[in-house]
Amino acid sequence: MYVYKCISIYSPPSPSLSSLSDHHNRRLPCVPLSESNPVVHLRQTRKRRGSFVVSLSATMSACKDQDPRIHGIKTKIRVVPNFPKPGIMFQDITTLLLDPKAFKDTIDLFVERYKGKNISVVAGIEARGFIFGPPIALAIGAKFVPLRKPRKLPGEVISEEYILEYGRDCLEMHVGAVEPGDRALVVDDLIATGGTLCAAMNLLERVGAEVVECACVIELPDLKGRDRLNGKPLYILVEYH
Ligand SMILES: O=P(O)(O)OC[C@H]1O[C@H](OP(=O)(O)OP(=O)(O)O)[C@H](O)[C@@H]1O
Ligand SMILES: Nc1ncnc2[nH]cnc12
Repeated sequence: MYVYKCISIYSPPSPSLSSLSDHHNRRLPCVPLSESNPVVHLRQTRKRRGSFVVSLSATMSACKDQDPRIHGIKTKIRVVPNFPKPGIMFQDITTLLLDPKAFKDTIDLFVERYKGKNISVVAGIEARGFIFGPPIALAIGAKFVPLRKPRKLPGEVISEEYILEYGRDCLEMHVGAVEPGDRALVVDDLIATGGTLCAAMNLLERVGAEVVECACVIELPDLKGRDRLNGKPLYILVEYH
């Protein structure tokens, strides 16, 4: 498994302390920006809603056998502080999509892992799982099934609620799209607390599919989302601490 380690730091106006939160406003550990942490280089690129968009170029503590494509992927993911709410460090994959090589490398890495594994369905989670899931499904010869937010699918659905830090959300899947015995891969852009992937796996297992693995481009390991996957394997390309 290729795991890419990186330290992501947002330096607020005071450069002495750095703060990091996830999308749902959960605070991640602070990392001091100092001489003793020389691997992090911050570059202020432009102002946005009273905060700074910071281009993060962190030296990677990469595994020796890491695939060289991972580095290119990592550098194309933009981190946007304070989006969509103050304190959130948003991992923006739209900048990865602007680079055809990095986008293709991302898809290729997943395809190389799942080709020949007899996966019959790729389940993509709204919204960003719809970007990565379909090309993987086409390349490995599997059907693609969208798992959508409530009231978006026109046919009969089954639903699975899940808990976010502030409130609840829900995923739905068309009845009949996945059948007993299907071997499923769940695809999303990012795992934070793991609630979304957990709900997706529940939907698939309720209709008798076997979830083979979950695959995400990015993991926020400090939020321990893996612990909510009931031991199901998770494959990721890039970690943000
Ligand atoms: O591991 P979790 O804590 O459940 O969070 C991960 C989810 O959060 C993001 O989606 P979001 O909820 O922002 O929905 P969106 O893609 O429709 O904007 C992301 O794309 C994952 O689906
Ligand atoms: N920090 C983050 N960036 C993008 N999507 C997210 N989903 C949950 N946390 C997120």
